[in-house]
Amino acid sequence: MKGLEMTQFITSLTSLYTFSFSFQQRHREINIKAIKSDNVKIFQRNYYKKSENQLITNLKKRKKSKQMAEKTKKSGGGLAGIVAGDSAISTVGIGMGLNYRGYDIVDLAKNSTFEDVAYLILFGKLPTSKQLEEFLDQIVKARSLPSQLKDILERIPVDVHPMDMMRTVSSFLGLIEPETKENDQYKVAIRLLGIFGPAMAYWYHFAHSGVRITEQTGPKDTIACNLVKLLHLSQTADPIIVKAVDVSLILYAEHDFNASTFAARVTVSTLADFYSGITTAIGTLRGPLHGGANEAVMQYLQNIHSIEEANAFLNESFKSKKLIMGFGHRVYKNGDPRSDIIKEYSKLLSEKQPKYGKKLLYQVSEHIETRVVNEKKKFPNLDFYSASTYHQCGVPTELFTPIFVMSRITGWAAHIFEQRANNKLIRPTSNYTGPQKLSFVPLSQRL
Ligand SMILES: CC(=O)SCCNC(=O)CCNC(=O)[C@H](O)C(C)(C)COP(=O)(O)OP(=O)(O)OC[C@H]1O[C@@H](n2cnc3c(N)ncnc32)[C@H](O)[C@@H]1OP(=O)(O)O
Ligand SMILES: O=C([O-])CC(=O)C(=O)O
Repeated sequence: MKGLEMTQFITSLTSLYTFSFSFQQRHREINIKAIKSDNVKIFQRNYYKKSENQLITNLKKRKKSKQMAEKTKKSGGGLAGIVAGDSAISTVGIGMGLNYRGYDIVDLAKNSTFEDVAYLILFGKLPTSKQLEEFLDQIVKARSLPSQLKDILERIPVDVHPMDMMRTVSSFLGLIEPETKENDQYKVAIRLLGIFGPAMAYWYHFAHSGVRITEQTGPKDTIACNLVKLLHLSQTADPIIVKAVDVSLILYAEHDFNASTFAARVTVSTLADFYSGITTAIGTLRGPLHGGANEAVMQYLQNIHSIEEANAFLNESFKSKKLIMGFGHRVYKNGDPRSDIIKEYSKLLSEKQPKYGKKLLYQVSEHIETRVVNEKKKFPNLDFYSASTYHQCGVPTELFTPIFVMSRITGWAAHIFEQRANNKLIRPTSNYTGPQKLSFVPLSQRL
């Protein structure tokens, strides 16, 4: 190639390269733009999709709460049938029966003790024998009544309802032994588990006869045994009575989102302290539609002295559509699985307990059960046969519901732990049914 041709060749090569470079550059820019605009599109698409999803979710939520409001309305209110949250503590499950942490209540009542079950409910698994022994030691220590609490108990009059005294015990202990980092929720739970029985017995005996009891009985006495000895002011306790009380404590220990437990969860969901949760729960348990029913059952049973009187009571109740305490249940519409278990003990005591056993009381109870089931299709709940069981254990009627507290402290505590472990403020919404758009009336113009 000649010099000129060479120069032309290099020039055209250069321009080709420049063209190709600028083409590639341009192409890259176009690509970047395309990618950018694609991203924008993707972003926009995702954004709209997200807001669309959000909208759908919100609409679904709104539809669900509307359905729930309608369901609540249809079911007659009271949040009947409404699932209010998750819990791994017990099932009052339709079709699954009642179980605590996966163990059937029938097996627990047959093979366990209340301390065993309390440990299971509080800590999620059955204890080893060493753990159970240590747990009982802690409970025995927790029985000791501080002098300030004794002072308070001595000032509570004899004619108050013992549930108000129990509520005060929880509240007052919260003053003198508050929940702190050191005195944590587990320690407080065990303290209350240990102290409720002795505090109740201390108040009861002092208020009725001025006797100051010693809260400790034996160093290995279970809660049931300690309670029976304290109530009867005796060094010994009938094993049948102790067993009946022990089984009743197992049956009363836990029952998912019942009113008192739910109340405790609501209270601690505001980050309130443990004692506030328990004090709330005791107040909620007190009413006769819930825990107070065991006492209410005994109040009518004690006025019935024959099958004829039982019939007269039932005829009158059916006629006037009166609630028959100890029957019906929010969840169990075909029978409470705990009722058959406690009924066995009521029967056993009526046959075998020489001092407190009453054959007629059991017969009358069974007669009432048969008629209410056959004629009203309402089944006995745990409170119905607990009444005749406690009565035949020599427990004063007004202490029936406080004994429920001694047991349910385990369920309440476990629910407080569970609520706190994954807390969210419990605050539902109401369906507003009041007046709207009223014009304000100044005070001077109001009629
Ligand atoms: C450990 C515990 O807390 S267990 C419960 C202890 N409570 C009692 O024993 C109190 C007596 N029982 C009752 O009041 C109720 O059965 C409750 C509160 C336990 C459950 O209430 P709900 O679920 O609202 O009852 P449910 O919807 O099944 O009632 C349907 C109907 O049966 C009636 N009914 C329910 N229980 C009874 C009863 N024990 N005696 C007479 N009628 C009853 C209701 O009044 C209602 O009648 P209505 O339709 O004419 O208004
Ligand atoms: O679950 C309920 O509503 C009441 C009850 O039986 C319990 O608390 O033991």
